[in-house]
Amino acid sequence: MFTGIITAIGQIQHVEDLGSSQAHGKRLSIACPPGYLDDVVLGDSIALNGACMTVTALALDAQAFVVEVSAESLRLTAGLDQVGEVNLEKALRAADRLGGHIVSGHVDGIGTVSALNPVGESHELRILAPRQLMPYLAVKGSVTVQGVSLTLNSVRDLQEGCEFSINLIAHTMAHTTLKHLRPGSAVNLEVDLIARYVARMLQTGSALPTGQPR
Ligand SMILES: Cc1cc2nc3c(=O)[nH]c(=O)nc-3n(C[C@H](O)[C@H](O)[C@H](O)CO)c2cc1C
Ligand SMILES: Nc1c(NC[C@H](O)[C@H](O)[C@H](O)CO)[nH]c(=O)[nH]c1=O
Repeated sequence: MFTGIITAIGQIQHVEDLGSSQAHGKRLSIACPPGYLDDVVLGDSIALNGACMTVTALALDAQAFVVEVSAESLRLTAGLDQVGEVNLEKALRAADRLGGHIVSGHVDGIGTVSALNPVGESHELRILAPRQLMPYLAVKGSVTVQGVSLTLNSVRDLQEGCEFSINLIAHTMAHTTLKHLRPGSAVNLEVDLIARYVARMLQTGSALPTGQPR
């Protein structure tokens, strides 16, 4: 589990095919700031732009780690097949502060940036999400964009999807890769876990566990 508070920016330095066909995934090597990997061991979970990955190797100088991204994960995510900066978050410890919201590290869909404009000392980020995520996006609810926990300020249901806006403060711009977004950029989205369960209960018409008297 994660919380969507990005603690470092890494750099995907090498992308290597795991096999010769599209059915195979990729091996990525990610360079990290000094000290970031000091408490990381093989098998740990680290989210890359919101997608949870398993550490399969650590560099001898403890400045880089390796993950293997399956073809399925590549199909369901954006940007994990190319070199460049990535938002990093290590999995939560039980005693950690839950500064953002509860995040699983499973990317639910890929959105497209429609605008990123300065507004006062902040920026307004607008994203078009796929239609299937519409029920889970609500004003003042939570969403992760590239692994960053954010609050929705507006939501518009459109024919082509669900467009939502976010107010990005200067701190978030400075400490995440969101500053690199442009209209047309593809972004990993994870919807709120609570919204997912509420939608499921409404869909099945049941809010009570099986066997409980109504
Ligand atoms: C704890 C955990 C570890 C994961 N490790 C990997 C991994 O090493 N490689 C991978 O391709 N997908 C992995 N996934 C799945 C990946 O995050 C998922 O396919 C994308 O987020 C798309 O939903 C993992 C997911 C979780 C929850
Ligand atoms: N909820 C919003 C945040 N939250 C803080 C970021 O998640 C955090 O700054 C980032 O993960 C780096 O550690 N930031 C915003 O700009 N807008 C929000 O609505």
